[in-house]
Amino acid sequence: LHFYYVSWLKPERIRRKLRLQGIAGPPPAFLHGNLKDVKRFLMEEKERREEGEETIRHDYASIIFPHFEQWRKEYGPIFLYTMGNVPMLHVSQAELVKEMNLCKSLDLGKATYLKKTHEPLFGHGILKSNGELWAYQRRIIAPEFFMGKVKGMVDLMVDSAIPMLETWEGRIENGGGRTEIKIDEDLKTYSADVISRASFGSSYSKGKQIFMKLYELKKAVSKPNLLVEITGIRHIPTRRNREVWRLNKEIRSLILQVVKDGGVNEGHCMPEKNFLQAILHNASVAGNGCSTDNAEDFVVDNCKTIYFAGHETTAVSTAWCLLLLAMHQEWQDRARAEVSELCGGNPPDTHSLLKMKTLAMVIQEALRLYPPGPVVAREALQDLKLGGIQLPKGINIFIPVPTMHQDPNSWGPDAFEFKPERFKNGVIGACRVPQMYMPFGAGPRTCLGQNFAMIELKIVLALILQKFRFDLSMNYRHSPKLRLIVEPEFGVDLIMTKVELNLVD
Ligand code: HEM
Repeated sequence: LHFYYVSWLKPERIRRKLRLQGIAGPPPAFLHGNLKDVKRFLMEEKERREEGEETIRHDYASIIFPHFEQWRKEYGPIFLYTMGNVPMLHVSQAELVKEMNLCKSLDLGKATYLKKTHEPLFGHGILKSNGELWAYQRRIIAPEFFMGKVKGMVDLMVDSAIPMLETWEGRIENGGGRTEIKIDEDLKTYSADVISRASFGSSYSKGKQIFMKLYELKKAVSKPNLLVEITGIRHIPTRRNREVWRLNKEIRSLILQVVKDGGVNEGHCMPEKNFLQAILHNASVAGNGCSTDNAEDFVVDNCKTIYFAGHETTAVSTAWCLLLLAMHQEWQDRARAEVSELCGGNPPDTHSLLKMKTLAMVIQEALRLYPPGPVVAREALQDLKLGGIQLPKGINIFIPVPTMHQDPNSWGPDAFEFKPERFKNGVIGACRVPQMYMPFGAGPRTCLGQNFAMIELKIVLALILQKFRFDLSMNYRHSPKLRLIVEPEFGVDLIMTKVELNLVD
C-alpha cells in the first residue's frame, strides 16, 4: 500500500489539483511517469542531428530539452509532466517566471527529491538546504562574496592563470608560432586553483589535495545509482557506496585539519583570512548555538558546496565565451582593443576590470546563449499561490533557462544570434521582462558567487586576449551536453597564435 501511495496516489493527488485549474500535460504512466517519452524525444533528436548537417546552432534548448519544445507546442508555456513519481510543473511564461523571481517566501525551496542523490556531494550546505537552515547559512556566507571582498581576490586570480598561459605560450612556440589547443581541462584546472586559493588561503596546496579528492568523489557519485535510489539501499556497503563513504571521510578530516592548523604561509597572493576561516568566524559571531559537530558540518558541507558550485560553472562559461569570440572575430578584436587600452601590457586590476564594458557585454551574451545551469528548479514546500496558480505542496517547478533566454517575444527576432551589443544598456535594455535573464538563478536563491564569477571570467578572458589570438578549429564538434551543467561535449578546440606575432605581421 505504501508503495502504491508513493508511486502513484501521492503524485496523482498533486496533479489533480493542478488539472482542476486547467493545467494540462502529457499523460503519465505508472512508475515512470513521462520518463519513456523523454528518452524517446532525446533519442529522436540525437538521430536527427547525426543525420543532419553539422552546423553551429545556438538554440541549445532544442538539443537538451526536445521534449519540452514539443510539449510547449501541444500544451502551452505552463504544463504538467512527471519524472518517475515526481510531478513537475514546467513554467516558461514570462509573467509567471517574473512572479517566481520576485517571490521571497521560504515555502518555495530547493527540490527535495534530489536531496538523497546529492547529499554525498553537498551535505546540508547552502546550495541544497531549505527554510531557516538555508537562511542562516546565507546570512553567514553572503558577506564573504560582497564586491568589496571579491576585489581583494583579483591578484590571486591573476596569479592562478600564469601556469596555464605559460603552458599555452610554450605550446605555440613548439608548434612554430601556431598550435591547436583543447582548452577545457586547462580552464578547469585554473578555476579549481582560484577556488582553492580563495577557500584555503595559505594552506592552498593542502586545499588542492582536498579538491582532487572532491573530484574523485564526484566521479564516484555519478556512477549509475537508479536502483539505489528506488530501493533505498544506499546505506548498504556496495562497492560504490564504500568508495563514496571512504572519500567523504578523508575529505572531512583533511578540511578540518586545514581549518584547525590555520595554515603555513606557502605562497603569495593570498587573502588575509581565507574563506573557510571567515565563514567560521561569522558563524561564531552570529551564534545560533552551533555545537562543535554543527560547526564542523557547516564548514565541511559548505567547502564542498563552494567547490562544486563555483569551479566547473566558471570554467565552462569561460569555454563558451572563448568559443563565441573565436566564431566572432570582430568582437574578439573589440574586446582585445578594450583590454589593451585599459591595461596596456599589465595584468588587469580592480579599476580596469570595472571599466571593461565590452568584455562584460560579451560575457552576458555568452551566459544568455549558453547558461551552464539549464534550469531553475524549485519545490513548493507548502501550499502557496503564485501568479494566480494555487501550487500544491510537493509540486516541483521547472523553469527552462535557455528557453527563457531565447524567447523572441522578449529578446527580439535576433534572440538566437550572438549580439553582445543588446546588453549596452544592461539587462533592462536587452529584455522586455528582465527577470527572464537568469544565468545565475532567480530570487533569494540567486548565485552567491556571481560577483566572484564575473570578476574571474573577466580576468581570465582579459589575460587570454592580451596574449593570444584564436580561431575555431575544424575539429570542433558542436554538441552542448547536459552533465551536471551544460558543457561542450567534445570540448572546445582553438587554433592559437601569439598576439605579438600578428601585430608584427
Ligand atoms: C559563471 C559561473 C557561475 C554560474 C553560471 C552559476 C550559477 C548558479 C546557479 C544557476 C545557481 C542556482 C540559483 C537558483 O537556484 O536560483 C547558483 C547557486 C549558487 N552558486 Fe553559483 N554560479 C557560478 C559561479 C559560482 C561561484 C564562482 C561560486 C562560489 C565561489 C558560486 C556559489 C554558489 C552558491 C553558494 C550557490 C547557492 C546559493 C543559495 O542557494 O543560496 N557560484 N549558481
